[in-house]
Amino acid sequence: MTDADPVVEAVFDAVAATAPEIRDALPGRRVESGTENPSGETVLAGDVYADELLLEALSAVEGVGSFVSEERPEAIDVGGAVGEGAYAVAIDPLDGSSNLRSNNTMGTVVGVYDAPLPASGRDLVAAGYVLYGPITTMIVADDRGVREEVVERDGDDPGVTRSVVDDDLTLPDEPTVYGFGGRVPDWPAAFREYAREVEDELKLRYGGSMVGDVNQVVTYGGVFAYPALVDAPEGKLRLSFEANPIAYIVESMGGASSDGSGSILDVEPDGIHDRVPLHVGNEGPIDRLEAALDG
Ligand SMILES: O=P(O)(O)OC[C@H]1O[C@](O)(COP(=O)(O)O)[C@@H](O)[C@@H]1O
Ligand SMILES: [Mg+2]
Ligand SMILES: [Mg+2]
Repeated sequence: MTDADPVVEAVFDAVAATAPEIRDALPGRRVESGTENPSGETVLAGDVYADELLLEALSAVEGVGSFVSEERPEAIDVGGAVGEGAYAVAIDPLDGSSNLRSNNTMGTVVGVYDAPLPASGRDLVAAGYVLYGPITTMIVADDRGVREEVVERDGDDPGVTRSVVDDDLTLPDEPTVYGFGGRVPDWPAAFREYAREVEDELKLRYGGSMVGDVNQVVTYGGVFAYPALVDAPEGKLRLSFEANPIAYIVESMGGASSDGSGSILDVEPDGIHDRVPLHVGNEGPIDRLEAALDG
C-alpha cells in the first residue's frame, strides 16, 4: 500500500475536528439566514456557520491553496499555488440542510483536487464525507482505497478521535436499496421506466440528503440517483461539490457512476457551480440505467 499523503491526512483531520463543532451548533441554526447561495437556493444559518468553520479549519492546513464552497461565488486563495504543490479543497459544508428543520440526517462533502476549480473529477486525489447520523462517521477515499471511521470528541479536549471501523470498504456485491431524488412527474419518461423496474427489485431508502442516501447504498449496495429533470436537464446536484466526490468514493469502492452516458469523473466543467445528473451504485444498475437512457 502507498503511504498516506500528509496533506490529504491533514485535510481530513481538519474536517473531523470541525464535525463535532458543526453538530453542536445546529440546534440554534435551523432558521433561514436571509441570503441565497450561488445556485439560487435559500441558505440556512447552519449552512453559513459550517462554511465559516470549514474555511477557518482548512485554510490553516499547509498544502491547501484554495477553498471552494457551494456557499461562495468564487474560490478563495488560502495558500500556495494549486497544481504546483498545493490542493484545492471543494466543500459542501452542510449537505441536505433542508433536513435540519425535520431533524434528519445531513452531511459534509469534501473533494481534494490537484487542479484549480473548475476541474474534472479525474483531478481528485481524495474525497470523503461526514455523516451526522445517530453517530458521526466519516468516509475517506484516496489512492489507497476507502475507509470508514467513527469521529468522536476526545473527552473534554478540543481534539477528536478518528477510529477506523473498516479500512477497506467495498460495495456489497448484491444491490439491495435504491433512492431517487426529485418528483416522479418531473423525471424524463426513460428514467421513469427504469425506476419502475428498480422498484420491483430493490427496497426504497430515501431521506432527502444526498450523503445519507448515498451512505445507504455504500452500506447495503444498490443505486442512488438525482436524475435529469424534464425542466432541468442538468439535474440538481453540483458537480464540483457533490457529484465528483461521491462518484470518486463509489468508484473507488468498486462501484460505478454516471451522468446518464458515462462516468461523472469524465464530465468537463464550465463553471464552479455547474450541476449534473448523478447516478451512483453497483455496476449492474448503473449499466442498465445507461442502456435505458440511451434508447
Ligand atoms: O429535496 P430536493 O429538492 O429533491 O433535493 C434533495 C437533494 O438536495 C440536496 O439537499 C442538495 O444539497 P444541499 O442541501 O447541500 O443544497 C441533496 O442533499 C439532496 O439529495
Ligand atoms: Mg448538498
Ligand atoms: Mg449544502
